[in-house]
Amino acid sequence: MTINQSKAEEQQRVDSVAKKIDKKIDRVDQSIAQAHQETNRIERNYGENTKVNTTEVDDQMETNASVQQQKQLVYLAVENENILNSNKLKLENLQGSPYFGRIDIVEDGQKDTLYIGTSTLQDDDGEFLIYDWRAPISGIYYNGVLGKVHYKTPNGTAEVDLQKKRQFQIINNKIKNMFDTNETVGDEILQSVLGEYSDEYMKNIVATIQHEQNTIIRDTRSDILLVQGVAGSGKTSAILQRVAYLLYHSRSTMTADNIVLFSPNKLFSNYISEVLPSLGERNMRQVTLNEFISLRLTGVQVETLFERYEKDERNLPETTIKIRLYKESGAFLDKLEQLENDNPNHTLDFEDVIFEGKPFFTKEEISDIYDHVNHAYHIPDRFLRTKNALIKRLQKRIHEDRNEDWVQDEIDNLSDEDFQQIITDHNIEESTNQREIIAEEFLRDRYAPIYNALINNYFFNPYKEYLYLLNQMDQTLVSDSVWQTMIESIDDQIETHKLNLSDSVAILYLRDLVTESGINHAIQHIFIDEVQDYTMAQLKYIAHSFPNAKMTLLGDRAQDVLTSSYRRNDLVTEVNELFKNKKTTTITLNQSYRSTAEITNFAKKLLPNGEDVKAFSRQGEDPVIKIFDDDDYYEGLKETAKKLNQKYETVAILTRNESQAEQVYTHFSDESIVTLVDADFRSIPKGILILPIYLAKGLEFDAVVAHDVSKENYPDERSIDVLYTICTRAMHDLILCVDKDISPLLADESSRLISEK
Ligand SMILES: Nc1ncnc2c1ncn2[C@@H]1O[C@H](COP(=O)(O)OP(=O)(O)OP(=O)(O)O)[C@@H](O)[C@H]1O
Repeated sequence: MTINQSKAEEQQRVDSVAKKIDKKIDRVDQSIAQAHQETNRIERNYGENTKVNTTEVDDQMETNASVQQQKQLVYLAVENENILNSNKLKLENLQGSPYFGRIDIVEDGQKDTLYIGTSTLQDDDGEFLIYDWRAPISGIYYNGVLGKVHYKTPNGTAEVDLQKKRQFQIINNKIKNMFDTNETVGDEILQSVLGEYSDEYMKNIVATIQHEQNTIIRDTRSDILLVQGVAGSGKTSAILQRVAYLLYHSRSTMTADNIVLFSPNKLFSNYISEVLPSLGERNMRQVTLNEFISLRLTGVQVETLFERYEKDERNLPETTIKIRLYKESGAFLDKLEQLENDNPNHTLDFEDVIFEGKPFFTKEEISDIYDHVNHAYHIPDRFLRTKNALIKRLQKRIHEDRNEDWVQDEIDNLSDEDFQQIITDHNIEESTNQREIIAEEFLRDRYAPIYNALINNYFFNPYKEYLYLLNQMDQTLVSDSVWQTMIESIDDQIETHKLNLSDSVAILYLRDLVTESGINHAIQHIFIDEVQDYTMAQLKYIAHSFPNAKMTLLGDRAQDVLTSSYRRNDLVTEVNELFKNKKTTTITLNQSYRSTAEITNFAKKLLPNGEDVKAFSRQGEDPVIKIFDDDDYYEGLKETAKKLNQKYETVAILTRNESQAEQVYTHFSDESIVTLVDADFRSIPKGILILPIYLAKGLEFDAVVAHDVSKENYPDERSIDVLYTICTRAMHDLILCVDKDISPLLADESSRLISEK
């Protein structure tokens, strides 16, 4: 059969499947309308006054049985609607491009042809028209070469003969491209996908997942999956398809709420937000490291990674580097823990519990309770016993105070309504001592802030405890006076409710250890993108906070923008050492997909060990170096960006830091197409963008202009990571502008790529 004949047949099939999808969407629309009516009817029945907020249905606890039952009905009706909506979303995702792959197999002598798309589709007879890309059998599409191949089923490994593997590019239900291939998903379709222009949103890559990416996506055995992947190798893509994969395979035990992604910045969250919905899944939770820390240290302003980077650029004395490196190691947290445990006679640093401006429990009283708990117990046990003793004392006070005159007076002064409210709220029955019970409930409400303070462990001062332990450390890193100055400076910061990043993690770890709090058992998977920005102490703390979570850590040691000024150790070695007691798998991705071969080959030459980076065979223009004089630099930069913007919708001018971005912006301020992007931006506008590189981490742009790659701005090898990361953000075009003297980092390239202005 000629390829044209088979293409015609395939097109017929696409047409027929497309019709079935449309029909199914019509049907699901009808069901949604019916279900919605049903939900409304049930909600109306639920009663005038008790109309529930349906999104909170399962949070609410009510004792009243009939209310409970009604709620259950509402919940089920809403649930039903959600399921129908999610089915509709999946069908809509298939519309226009129902599948992208086909495999012909022989299994147990039986021939079968399977089509693979973003979700399963069955016709009315139950026949599979499309297999979900995550189904076990679909794995061979990504992994297998023709011939005998294996795939995992719930009952073990199955063997099939893979006879054909076909890829499609279907747009608006028309087959644009169709190829038979032997090995992994072939280059032709990938070429065409990667040649497209960038979008505000990242796209899913399920049609073209590559072999090693597939290994990451489908790994279910590792506790720690560490990916060292060069720029543009698909790490972020792998995270998102992996989340979709895990959700599919653990449907009954895990939802998107059990997954947390640590993302590099707010822009990134928006950039990736469409991938999972395009695969019929909900987005997982997302948090930046700084949000995570700040949420846990309320009332304290913690320095952000970006703020610190800006400061580090100005000055970083050798002693600061030494201390910081130590504090950011896993060993430092171990040391804090060990010092705490080895000093059983030390009393933790407690705080007065203040109520209405006066101490209710004094620091001395709390310390006394703590000291009387058997010293042989573990610190967290002693802490818990102290806490329980305080709660008991509070209860005793409530019991004793109920007959106090002031309490009786307050009750006498209650309005009838408030009085009645206490009775209903606490279900107090009529009896002889009703008034005493009311008095106790009244006091319980009144003393609620004290109870909260106890429950939330506010009577423990982790900041002072941390300072105490720092004082106990017999360190040899720096002189005693430097160490003392460091302790004093933390003390000063604490006074003003500020903390630097490395201390904040240590304090959190210490607090959570002593109080046994801050642990989230519900999270099953943690993903950390740009893991090279994380310290081992931070990773240790995150692992400690989510004890049931498997971790997928993805990064690139060459894109260490934020800490390269002081960190020397190798990421892969450090992570493996930190998690040496866990089942760790390390995967290396060397193939870069984002940029044209010319850009990737240019960028890799900046790196000391860049030979490993493999460019993808997509051709484009060579990067260009433009040298300007002082006077015409900004004019030249501006013209360069504007010219690129005629060809591409988005052009990014990337700078080393914020102040440079601001400075560039002042030269553009007359232009409406230009946006200065800061850390609070949540989406990427079109036009010319100016932003510091750390905000562009993980993102990509059609064209990038690197600002001022001069000798002054990029003087030596400590700037390599920044420059490499800037260059690798470009998909199709890269221009480096230089003010006067060219950076030595570009020395090898300069003569060939310098353009006459
Ligand atoms: N298998 C693939 N098929 C199609 N496109 C791909 C594939 N793998 C990666 N890409 C594309 O390559 C680009 C880079 O991918 P991604 O952002 O996931 O890489 P990364 O490793 O996270 O990059 P970086 O570390 O530089 O931020 C994206 O446009 C992505 O869609």
